[in-house]
Amino acid sequence: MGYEKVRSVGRGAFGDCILCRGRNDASKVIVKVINTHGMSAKEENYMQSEVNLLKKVQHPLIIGYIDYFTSDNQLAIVMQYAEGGTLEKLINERVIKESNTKEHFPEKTVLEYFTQVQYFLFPPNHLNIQILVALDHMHSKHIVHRDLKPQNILMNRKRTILKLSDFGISKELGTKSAASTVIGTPNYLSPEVCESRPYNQRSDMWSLGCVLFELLHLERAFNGENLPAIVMKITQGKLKRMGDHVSEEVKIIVNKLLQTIPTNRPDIAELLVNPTVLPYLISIHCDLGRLEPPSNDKRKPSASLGSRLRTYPTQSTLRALSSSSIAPSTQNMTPVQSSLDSGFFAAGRSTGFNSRSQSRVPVQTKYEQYH
Ligand SMILES: Nc1ncnc2c1ncn2[C@@H]1O[C@H](COP(=O)(O)OP(=O)(O)OP(=O)(O)O)[C@@H](O)[C@H]1O
Repeated sequence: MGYEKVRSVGRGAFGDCILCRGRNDASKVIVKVINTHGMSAKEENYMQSEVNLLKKVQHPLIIGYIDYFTSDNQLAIVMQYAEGGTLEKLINERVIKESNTKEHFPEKTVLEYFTQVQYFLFPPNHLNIQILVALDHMHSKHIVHRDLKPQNILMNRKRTILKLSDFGISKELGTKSAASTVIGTPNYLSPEVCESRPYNQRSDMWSLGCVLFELLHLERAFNGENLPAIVMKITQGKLKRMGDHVSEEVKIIVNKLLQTIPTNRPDIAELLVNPTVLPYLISIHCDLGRLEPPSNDKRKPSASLGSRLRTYPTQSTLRALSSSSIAPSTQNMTPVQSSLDSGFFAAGRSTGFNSRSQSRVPVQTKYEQYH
């Protein structure tokens, strides 16, 4: 393998994440080493074909897969390095432990992050044909992320851009690998997933609500001493009281996302045209076109991606979105001045594992068949 180990940056349910440097060009990448012991040859091949597919997904808001290698009972996936660490670490840093005080993010920053999370979970179909093909393929195989949590949301060095990791493989790992008996964080699971009921995109909306709550309050929406206590709170929808620093509009969004009955939650189309959220979405459309490709991306940059994004008319986006019956008038809306910028993954350091208590639950309960 053309990489040498720099240091370990974290450990997940499926294996270790190691920061490596290219032997020839010193570019930094993350190598995620997954134990495939217990997988059949067919399952291993399937995993590899999924990684091959994910290599083709190029999106400024999704951690790109670069390559993979196999050796005895191990699959090593090489992916882009997110130098800013995880969103979880960023949240933890705002909690001043000594004085037990919290330095809340400005609501504008929260909404910027939140809109990025929505955007990469449900990218508008017209954005990039290459992604469209890959995502369509993934969705047709019923592979969606479904493990949204601050640990899976990584950041660039300047911590202005969020990137979703673990897209696609988590479901396969969750059901197929020997690691499926290993554990994951239950706090972001929807009531239906906790109760092993059918799972759909509205369950991702729940997790999105948990992330939004946590960004606003710097604490988890549903927490408890142990697993049963957490699950009880989730299934009963016992949400903590929201702080006075949160605006009424944003409180309404959080409450809608965290409805225990899935059909009572907004779907993504509804959320994206919410008058509080829409201006941030417009900014993302404008800003993504200005992003540079990651410097450590070994793949050939898609020549057309940048130009397509740059020239994409925001008005068509608005037209597409406003076809929804609840679309608000966009005439008086201006894009929010955004802090998105380039400087992707250029230097800096990554994080280790999070400092807060990790309540863990068997992974297979997290991954239900997508309906
Ligand atoms: N691309 C990356 N760039 C920088 N750090 C990363 C990257 N991928 C993972 N890490 C670090 O490694 C840690 C472990 O990541 P991993 O994806 O294996 O597990 P997880 O998402 O934290 O948990 P789980 O396995 O339960 O989903 C992360 O919390 C993060 O700190």
